[in-house]
This record gives sequence, structure tokens and C-alpha cells, in this order.
Amino acid sequence: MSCVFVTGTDTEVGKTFVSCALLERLAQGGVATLAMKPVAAGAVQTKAGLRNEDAVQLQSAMSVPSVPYEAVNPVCFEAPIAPHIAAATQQQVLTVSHLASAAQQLQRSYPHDLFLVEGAGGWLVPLNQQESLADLALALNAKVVLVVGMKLGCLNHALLTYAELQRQAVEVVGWVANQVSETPMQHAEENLAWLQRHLPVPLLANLPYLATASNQAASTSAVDYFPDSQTLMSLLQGKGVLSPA
Ligand SMILES: Nc1ncnc2c1ncn2[C@@H]1O[C@H](COP(=O)(O)OP(=O)(O)OP(=O)(O)O)[C@@H](O)[C@H]1O
Ligand SMILES: C[C@H](N)[C@H](N)CCCCCC(=O)O
Ligand SMILES: [Mg+2]
Repeated sequence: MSCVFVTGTDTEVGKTFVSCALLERLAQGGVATLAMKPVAAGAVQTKAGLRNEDAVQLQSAMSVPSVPYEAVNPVCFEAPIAPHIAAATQQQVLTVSHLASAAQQLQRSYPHDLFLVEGAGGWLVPLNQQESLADLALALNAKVVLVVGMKLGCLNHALLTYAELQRQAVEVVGWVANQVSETPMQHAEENLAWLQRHLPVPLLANLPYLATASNQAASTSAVDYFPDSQTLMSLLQGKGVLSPA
């Protein structure tokens, strides 16, 4: 069973946006997808309890039906802050062992072809004083998709993230260039070309800024920028070929 961990160069770079597009593209080809947001910081109180928008979107984009919210997002904090700090304000301590067990339980409970896990913020966001979300991805033996928010500063952020992924011997199956602002970054093409030369993994998609009425509609329109479902599944399983630079 394939496990893909979606990380990014920062918070708010489009990890959820890309995750939903990946899930929808795979579903078009009949791939059974299951998704999880293990830790969310930034949620609203509802009658059903705390709800994080990322987890709600993943829950509706995955193809396996009727997965309860608490299984998709077992740990949720209201404050949009670093997760280990949010946990401390609630006298809680996050651990890889607890989150990995929840992920394994979810995978055992629902037959699927691909399990997608969205991080929070970037690759090294802490869970506690010793462990980070990277340790969770390693515990899940996940392959990684790196989302690069195309804005000034992204070259450094992308290279640092990729260097750390390599140092930890993580298999990076691809990256996505995502235009995060309505006003494109200056010299976007040169930045893209530079990243293509320095990230030696397939570019899964080069996404423009897609302004639509809702996040869900926008990520649905992002689907067409990805390879077809079968090709995408192969790429996510690490069977892809390098995109031409
Ligand atoms: N290509 C795009 N076109 C239009 N809107 C986008 C695009 N990419 C991202 N967005 C929007 O930008 C915002 C941030 O994206 P998103 O929530 O996916 O970031 P994230 O990396 O998942 O953040 P977090 O670290 O909080 O999980 C969202 O409102 C999303 O819909
Ligand atoms: C609130 C935000 N959108 C995410 N849920 C959490 C981002 C944590 C970033 C921590 C950091 O790297 O400083
Ligand atoms: Mg997100």
C-alpha cells in the first residue's frame, strides 16, 4: 500500500489545495484514496466539535466514503499556531507514536490503494521537544510530495527542504510549483526553470493561481494540470521518470 506525505516549503503554500487535486485526479481513474490530517492547528468550534478546514476538504476529496472526521483528523486545536505550542496550551504533548498509531488504525479500517497524509506547515515543524512531523512521515515509511509556493524566497526554502529530505534518505516522488498569489511572482519562469534544474524529481504540476468562488472549486480546476490518474499513481509510487529540465 502506498503512503504519500504532502509537505511544503512553508505554511499556506497550497498543501491542502494540491492534496485535494491529487485525490480528485486519482479518483477519476478509480484509485481508492484515503487521506489524513494527523494534526491540525486552526479550527472552528461547531456543534459536532472542532473542525479544521483542511481535514474537512480532505474528507470530501478522498474517494473512500464515510470516514469519520475524528479518524481523518485525530488531533485538532483551535488556535492557528505551531502545533506543539497549541498542544502545550491544552496541557497535551503530541507524539509520533500516538499519531502513527492513529494513521495505522485508519489504514487498517478502510481498504484503499493510496493513503495521503498532509503535514502542517513545513517539513520540520515540531511535534514536541524531540520529534517533528518529519519523524511521523519517516515512521509511516511515506514517500513525499513537496509543494513549493512560488513566491520570492521559495528558491532557498525549496532547496533547504529538499536537502533535508535527502539527508534523511526520504524518497521524494515529485514536487508541485504552485502560484499562491493572484499577482504572479516576478520572473516566475526563471524561478521555475531554476527549481527544475535543482530538484531532480518529477514536476507533477505547474499550477497557476486559480481564482474561483470556493477552495473546493479551485482545487477541482487544478486537477487538469496533473498527469492522468494512472500516470500520477505510478509517479506517486516512485515509478516515475524525471521531467525534462
Ligand atoms: N493555485 C492556487 N490558486 C488559487 N488559490 C490557491 C492556490 N493554491 C492555494 N490556494 C489558496 O491559498 C490558501 C492556502 O492554501 P492551502 O490551505 O492549501 O495551504 P497549506 O499549505 O495547506 O497551509 P497549512 O500549512 O495551513 O496546511 C487556500 O485558501 C487555498 O485555497
Ligand atoms: C496555522 C497554520 N496554518 C498551520 N496549521 C500550522 C503552521 C505551523 C508552522 C510552525 C512554524 O514553522 O513556525
Ligand atoms: Mg493545509
